[in-house]
Amino acid sequence: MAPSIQRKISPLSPLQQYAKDVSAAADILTAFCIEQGLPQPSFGAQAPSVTIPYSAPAEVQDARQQLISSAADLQKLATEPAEFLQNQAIHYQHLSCLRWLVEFEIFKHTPCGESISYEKLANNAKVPEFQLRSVTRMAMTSNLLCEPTPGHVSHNAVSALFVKDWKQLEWANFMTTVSMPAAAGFAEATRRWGADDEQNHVAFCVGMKTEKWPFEYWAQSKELSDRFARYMTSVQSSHSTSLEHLVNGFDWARLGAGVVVDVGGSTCSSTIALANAFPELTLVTEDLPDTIANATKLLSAQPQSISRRISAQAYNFFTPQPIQDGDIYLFRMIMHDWKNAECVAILRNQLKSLKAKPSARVLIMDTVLPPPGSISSVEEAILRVRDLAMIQSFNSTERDLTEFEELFRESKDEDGSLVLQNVIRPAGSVMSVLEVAYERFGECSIAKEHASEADGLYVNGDSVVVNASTKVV
Ligand SMILES: C[S@@+](CC[C@H](N)C(=O)[O-])C[C@H]1O[C@@H](n2cnc3c(N)ncnc32)[C@H](O)[C@@H]1O
Repeated sequence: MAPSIQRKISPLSPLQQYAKDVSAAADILTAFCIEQGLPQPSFGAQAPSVTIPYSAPAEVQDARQQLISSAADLQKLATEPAEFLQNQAIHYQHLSCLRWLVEFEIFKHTPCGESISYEKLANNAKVPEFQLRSVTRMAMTSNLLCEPTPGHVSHNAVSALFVKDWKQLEWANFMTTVSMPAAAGFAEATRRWGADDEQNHVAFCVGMKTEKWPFEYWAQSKELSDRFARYMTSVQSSHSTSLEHLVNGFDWARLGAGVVVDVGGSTCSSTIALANAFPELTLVTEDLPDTIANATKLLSAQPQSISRRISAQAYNFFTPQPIQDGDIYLFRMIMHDWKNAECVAILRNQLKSLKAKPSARVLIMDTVLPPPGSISSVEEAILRVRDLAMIQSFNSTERDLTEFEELFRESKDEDGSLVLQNVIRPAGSVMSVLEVAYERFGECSIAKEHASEADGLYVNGDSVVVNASTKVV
């Protein structure tokens, strides 16, 4: 066979296929930006913090995800196995540079809209100039800060965010002073304690050099509990954990003038977001007393139209739920903090309320881990970061759907148990919303009725919806 014909019928090489996918996705994004009059994505200092809006049509969002994932795979494929470790060194140095830049407030000392010499910046920040130069130039290779003229530093779009948005800086600070040391202490924690049940036998304690387990650690003083609350607020500023996914991830309108109880709701961010979106709802935030004291203060700063519909009350979820007329008992980012036995105890404490009002539901919003390799490696890695963070802080893990269902089956009493009815992962969210009902033994499962209507995975708008008989998210 002539080589030219052979080439025509040969499948593309993996390198070519990934490159083709990248190119096709880049075409879609470029055309979208032209059509909408948006700037093209660029490394320019004036680039917006979000170029392709999260509200863009699903095919545009998909193209962006496809581009990120194919470009990452392409890079991995082109990198030789022998170069693997060399690249790992880049990762830890990028993070240590971020730590250094935050520690010495380099972002704040760098003026916005103009450049500054290394000498002046070093003087202002009171750091050795040669260290500043090395750290900054390394950070620039991760797209943080830039050097528009030799010897002068300036903000780029990424570093400018750390000045414009306190939440980004707070998150960077927490990541590099708490999450990073905890991750670094993981091997030592496993060597010392294995899967020991003690709450303070976790990597967090090794990394933070403390004998107090995380919640005890953050509750030690007002300063620390404020810091943790600020961190939670910062994390929620990321689109992937945005409260917008809570608002869009469930049919709240069907509750009408219903009552939503946000259990472990911290300082009312979720109830405030829901109160804004659904003016008929009445909401209660429950949490431990110190957090509720903070929540009450923050609530009083809300407009009356919101604050009058939200109450904050102290409740320990290891005791029976005191509210009996709730329509929804929401647990957002709670279950992943706890091992199965504790989750079962928390859920059992809600059963009396669910039995008192059979239409009431438990709503769990947490990461649902995908089967390995079933989604792009970049998306999967983002979910697995959350899984590891849970092990390192609480010796708990994120769960896959089978593990959640196991939890619900175990959360039973003498009359019935919890049954998963629906799972929705709103587009762009790292968490799914699981709707769970109490079902008396022998009763026909509503979940099974749903299963016959839509057998398996289907798409609801931009979100992946899975009925209870399906194991894919
Ligand atoms: C990871 S935060 C999640 C906060 C909130 N649900 C959200 O989505 O941002 C966990 C929350 O659980 C609360 N918590 C921990 N132990 C608790 C307990 N025994 N009873 C009630 N709340 C508790 C913490 O104070 C904290 O606000």
